Amino acid sequence: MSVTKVGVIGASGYTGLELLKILINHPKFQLSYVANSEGNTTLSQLHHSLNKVYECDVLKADIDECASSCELVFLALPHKTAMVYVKPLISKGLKVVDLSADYRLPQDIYEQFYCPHTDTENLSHAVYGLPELFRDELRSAKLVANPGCFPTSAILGVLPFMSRRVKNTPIIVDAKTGVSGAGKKLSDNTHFVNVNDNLFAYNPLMHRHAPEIAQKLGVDFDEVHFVPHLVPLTRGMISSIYIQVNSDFDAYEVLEEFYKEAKHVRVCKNPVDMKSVAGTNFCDIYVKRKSNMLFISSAIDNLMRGASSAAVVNANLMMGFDEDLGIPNIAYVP
Ligand SMILES: NC(=O)C1=CN([C@@H]2O[C@H](COP(=O)(O)OP(=O)(O)OC[C@H]3O[C@@H](n4cnc5c(N)ncnc54)[C@H](OP(=O)(O)O)[C@@H]3O)[C@@H](O)[C@H]2O)C=CC1
Ligand SMILES: CC(=O)N[C@@H](CCC(=O)OP(=O)(O)O)C(=O)O
Repeated sequence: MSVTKVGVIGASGYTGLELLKILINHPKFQLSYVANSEGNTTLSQLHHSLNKVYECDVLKADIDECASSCELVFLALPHKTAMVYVKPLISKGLKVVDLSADYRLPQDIYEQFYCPHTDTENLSHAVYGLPELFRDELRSAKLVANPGCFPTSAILGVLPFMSRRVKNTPIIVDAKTGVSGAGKKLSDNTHFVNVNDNLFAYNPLMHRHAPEIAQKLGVDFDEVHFVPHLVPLTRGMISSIYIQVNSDFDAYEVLEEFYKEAKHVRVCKNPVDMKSVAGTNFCDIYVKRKSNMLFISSAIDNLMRGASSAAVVNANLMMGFDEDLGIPNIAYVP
């Protein structure tokens, strides 16, 4: 059986580790290049959890070595760093799935919320990696901009109801995330003592994921009111979404009809929870209507559907494989 050689740059990070775990077991992707910023180590030294599971060298990231070792590469790198790698990798003919925010937004919006963009050429053809919106485009993409975790949970929740929403009314997204969403670097907010037994909002209404949600839903930034909260959990994310709708309809039926073919969205009859999606690519969605107010609850694993398993689904589509191939679907329950 022919295999596709793939690489992971950013293998020492949280999403990098999740990518490795999926790729080690993937039937058609062969892990052929594994790198971080310093290299000079092995996988088992880097991630003790992979000891006696899979071993390989971890190299200092290098464009030429990466290009000669694989056909497709996953970049699990910080914003701004990712585009420094994308530019030469694409010019050497590699396919790239970028987990950062560098290719998710038009240049003007990106520069308003992040930093100056240094690779506008590739920005123009990058495809936003949400199959529920762009499945056909993803099949022929050379560069995929993997969505942010909060936008994934919010967009999948709201999308089925966009045609029934009262125009120009607020889309309120009240979201909770586990701490792994912040990556492995230390910060005051993610310090154990600040997170443990605690709960707080951060960047209310001005978080960089608000424009991503607005742009992909095709609404104005001012219509999206997004407030993320940090909760004392390692992984998981729930978005509680409130929108006003105008016509009389059965919200559950709308959701079921919209996602009847979706492999990685589950429509739920009871309010969703984080644990039931932990370690999987599922997005679980619940909806409840009271008069013209709709409450939508959408749960994902931030490291999986919000990052790494979504990235492998996108790579499957780019390579013409079944999008479900090698994707974990049994949650870490209990
Ligand atoms: N965590 C999450 O839930 C989600 C994260 N993302 C995005 O995915 C990307 C990765 O996130 P995450 O895994 O959490 O981040 P981490 O901070 O956990 O890991 C970052 C990785 O990038 C590597 N790295 C940093 N700079 C360089 C460089 N110049 N050259 C090579 N490697 C470098 C680090 O290597 P080293 O160890 O050597 O420093 C490390 O492996 C980010 O853009 C993030 O925003 C997207 C959705 C969800
Ligand atoms: C807890 C926490 O800090 N979460 C991150 C979001 C997760 C993420 O990394 O998303 P991007 O891919 O867009 O960077 C944040 O709020 O910025």
